[in-house]
Amino acid sequence: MLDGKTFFFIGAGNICESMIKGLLSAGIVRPGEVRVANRSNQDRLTFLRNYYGIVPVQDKKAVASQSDVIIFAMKPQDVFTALSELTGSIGKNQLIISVLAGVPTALIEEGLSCEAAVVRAMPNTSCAVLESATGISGGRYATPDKLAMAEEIFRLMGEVVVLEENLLDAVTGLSGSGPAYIYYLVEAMEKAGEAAGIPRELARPLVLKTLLGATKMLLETGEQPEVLRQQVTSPNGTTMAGINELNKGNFQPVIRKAILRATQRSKELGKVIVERQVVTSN
Ligand SMILES: NC(=O)C1=CN([C@@H]2O[C@H](COP(=O)(O)OP(=O)(O)OC[C@H]3O[C@@H](n4cnc5c(N)ncnc54)[C@H](O)[C@@H]3O)[C@@H](O)[C@H]2O)C=CC1
Ligand SMILES: O=C(O)[C@@H]1CCC=N1
Repeated sequence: MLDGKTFFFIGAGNICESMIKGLLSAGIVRPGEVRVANRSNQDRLTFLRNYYGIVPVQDKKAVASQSDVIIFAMKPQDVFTALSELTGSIGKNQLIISVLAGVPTALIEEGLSCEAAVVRAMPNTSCAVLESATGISGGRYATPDKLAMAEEIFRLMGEVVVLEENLLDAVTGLSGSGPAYIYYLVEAMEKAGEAAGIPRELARPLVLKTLLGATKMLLETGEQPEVLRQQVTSPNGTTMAGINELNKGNFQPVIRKAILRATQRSKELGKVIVERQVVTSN
């Protein structure tokens, strides 16, 4: 389905690079089949060309009209400029993937005004190591084959779930932003290890292996996290003492608040963008 397909990234930032790494390491595309445009930072394009062999793009319209998969990877607030730059250059036979937080497919469909097959996706930067958690949802004109193509692209870069678009803000808050929560936890555990006397260079492998081991236990045993947690928690032992401190700090309510707030932020981003579209179209 993807053999020989050409990819055009509009936006050359963090998620773009993560996806380029993933696409290339999964063998989905060859470097010469990956085109990338940026707003103005040409040094960034030069770096991506020199490091990955991708093709930097200046003429977005021309390249968009010739690309099979066009990936919107700019910030949500920059979507209007990108849409205006592409007017008239995209047709129904192309797949448009938008990874923009909060931005509804309907807005992109209206901006392209060609019944474009738009799939909204929320991956994360773990695309780079083919371990992304991605949610996707097809827009009004996304035919089953186009949705299947988007699903295959993200399945080759990790786990993908197809769901209703109204859940993508929650996916953004949960797994789109999710890696950052984990990195934040690792930072805290390493610092705590240091406070307990473990040098940082030794704390790092201990923390990462603990994380990886717990993930593999969840994946390979199929047990509920509560069950696995109880297996670690000896009565009146060290783990219970630690969990009690986490409970004093409202650990689970705070995690819930963080994910629901990030979800709300995604909704806010989308609302602002849609309101701008209404204003500019009147
Ligand atoms: N960073 C992440 O982990 C994830 C980000 N996203 C979404 O991806 C989008 C980009 O996020 P990041 O990569 O983190 O941002 P970033 O700021 O690193 O990259 C955005 C890039 O888009 C470029 N750009 C802006 N307007 C443009 C235009 N009209 N034409 C071409 N390029 C243009 C900017 O110059 C910049 O290089 C956002 O909408 C974000 O919500 C989605 C999933 C994960
Ligand atoms: O922080 C953000 O807005 C983007 C969307 C999901 C991850 N990063």
